[in-house]
Amino acid sequence: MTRITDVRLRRVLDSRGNATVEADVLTESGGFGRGKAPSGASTGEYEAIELPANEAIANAREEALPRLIGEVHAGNQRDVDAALHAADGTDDFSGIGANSAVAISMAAAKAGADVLGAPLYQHLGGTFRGNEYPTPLGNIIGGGEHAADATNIQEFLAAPVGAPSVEEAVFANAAVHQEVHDILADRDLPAGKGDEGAWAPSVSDDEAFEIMDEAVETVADDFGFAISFGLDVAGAELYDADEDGYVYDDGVKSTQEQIEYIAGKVEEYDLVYVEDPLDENDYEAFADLTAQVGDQTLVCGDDLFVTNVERLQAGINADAGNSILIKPNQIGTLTDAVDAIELATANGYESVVSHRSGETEDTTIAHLAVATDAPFIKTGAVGGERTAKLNELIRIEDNAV
Ligand SMILES: O=C(O)[C@@H](CO)OP(=O)(O)O
Ligand SMILES: [Mg+2]
Repeated sequence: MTRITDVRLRRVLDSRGNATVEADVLTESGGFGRGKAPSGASTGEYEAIELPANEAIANAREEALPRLIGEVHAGNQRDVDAALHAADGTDDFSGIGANSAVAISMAAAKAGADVLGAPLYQHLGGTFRGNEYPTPLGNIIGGGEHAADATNIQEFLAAPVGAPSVEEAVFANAAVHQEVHDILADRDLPAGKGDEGAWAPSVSDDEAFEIMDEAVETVADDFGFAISFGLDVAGAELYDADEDGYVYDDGVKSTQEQIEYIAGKVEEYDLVYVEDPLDENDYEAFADLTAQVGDQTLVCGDDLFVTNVERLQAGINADAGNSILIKPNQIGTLTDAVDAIELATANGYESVVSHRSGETEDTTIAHLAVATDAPFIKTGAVGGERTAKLNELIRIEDNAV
């Protein structure tokens, strides 16, 4: 029933206005699924390779389609993704492009769910999964590679940890976003938005910490539940090997100083989440910081692990971090992403399913987070391509998908 009968690929726009890959998968019994690849700006050195959309489409048409059409069942995700790997023939998807691979992988999953008549999260997670909902981490203030002339730290993320439902959590994050707008206006600080819809004011990181702290407290009082916050430092973007340190507007921090700086902020602001606090090659520094603050906060590897089981295993062996960011396009297929989540879970690491800074209206990651019982999802706070996922989570919780 789910045998693939056609795969159609096209170029569509992403949220930055760049071309990305959209895939349609059709099956024998009329099943249909559509997936779109997101795209990163602060990409990790070890990520799977995204090709220019045209090239990725041409290569996938030539290499992948003959291995999929008539050959593989969309309902069997591992077969679909194995065919994509075989068609690619490299270990980083530089053959057909991780953008073609992930779009097809997600489209096939949706086609499989369509034939079954089941919601995608249930198809991916099985009938016994999907009763836990992730807490959304909402990007409120940001800079780094996502906005010019703003904070050095890439993302200040609201974390409504006390919310009684996904719906309340999503609205709380939007309220924090609005509250920060009001605080900025009171301080006469004009601010545009960065790539993910976070405010990108020209303030120091210290001022951003203060503003976040004030905003989450105000909204927590209004909503009546706890709201904390966290960071994506995107440490690899700050680290400069020539300087042998982390380059901030106000000076360079050595690795040891960076560890102390982040540990200090975890204490001062009770941060519940710190992503990529250190460089993507420095397992040892991750391990040092995790030993210091790992019992009070999630120390999450994004560019460090790149959703890759080998890099995660190296982290587990070194006690580096206690959490992994999961981005399907970083590794190329849903199978690889789920393998990373399962390895993480088996070793006591928490999974945080994530969007990219360049996004589309695709909602697969909302389903993946619910399917795998991920405790957190990072998918912005406002903006159409972000609310696509947040609203889908509300629908999943409401049994309306
Ligand atoms: O660093 C990150 O975690 C992501 C998403 O927020 O950014 P990008 O997609 O640019 O890598
Ligand atoms: Mg990151």
